[in-house]
Amino acid sequence: MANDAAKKLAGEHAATYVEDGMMVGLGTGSTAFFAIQALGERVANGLNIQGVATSKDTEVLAQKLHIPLLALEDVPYLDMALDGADEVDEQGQLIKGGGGALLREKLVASAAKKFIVIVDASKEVKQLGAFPLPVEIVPFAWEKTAQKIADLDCHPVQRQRAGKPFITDNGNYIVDCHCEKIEHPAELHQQLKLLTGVVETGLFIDMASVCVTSDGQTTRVRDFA
Ligand SMILES: O=C(CO)[C@H](O)[C@H](O)COP(=O)(O)O
Repeated sequence: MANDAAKKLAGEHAATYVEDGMMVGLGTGSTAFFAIQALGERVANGLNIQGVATSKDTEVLAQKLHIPLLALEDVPYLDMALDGADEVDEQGQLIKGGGGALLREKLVASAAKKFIVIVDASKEVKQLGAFPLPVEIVPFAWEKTAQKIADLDCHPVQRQRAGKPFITDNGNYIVDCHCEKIEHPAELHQQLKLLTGVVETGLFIDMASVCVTSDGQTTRVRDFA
């Protein structure tokens, strides 16, 4: 993959923020993968951390790397969470959920004192919305919920995998909303959240503390806290 070098560099840089004794949220996706792998190497060399996984896939990866895992409900807070994103704008607002893990990712990031976002340079945008916004909805009467989302001019398309509805780790569906341009991300998030049937949106508003971006050669750190 063309962006793998950038994802690796950003992921490895993000992993250096983690200190001994921390409880760390472990993100989902191909960029978070590199951060988790770097953490696994540090754990093998004696780093003492405990992780909270944001998806079943990440749980399997962390177990393979011998990173001790906790359940989110068993910790009062997390020191830090590391995760990728699908888009990051200039204010640090995010679209997430391309991998379908947005609900757990948001729960984990909300519990963290510091949320480190890790992206390759292609994810930096002036305005959110070119990437279809994932919205997690309950399967019951999902078409009704999708219609209400469509009424907000959000153009939802049910996510499919192998010709069947994609099912999240929480047993829900995802609709990907082809907004093209999201002028007011916070307002859109609120409007969507008010719809019965919507579980969570992939808009992560005012959550990122730091964004680590790489183009494969260099790394840029932006502070949003
Ligand atoms: O939100 C996510 C998963 O739900 C991912 O963080 C996001 O889709 C970015 O993934 P990748 O690093 O593979 O491009």
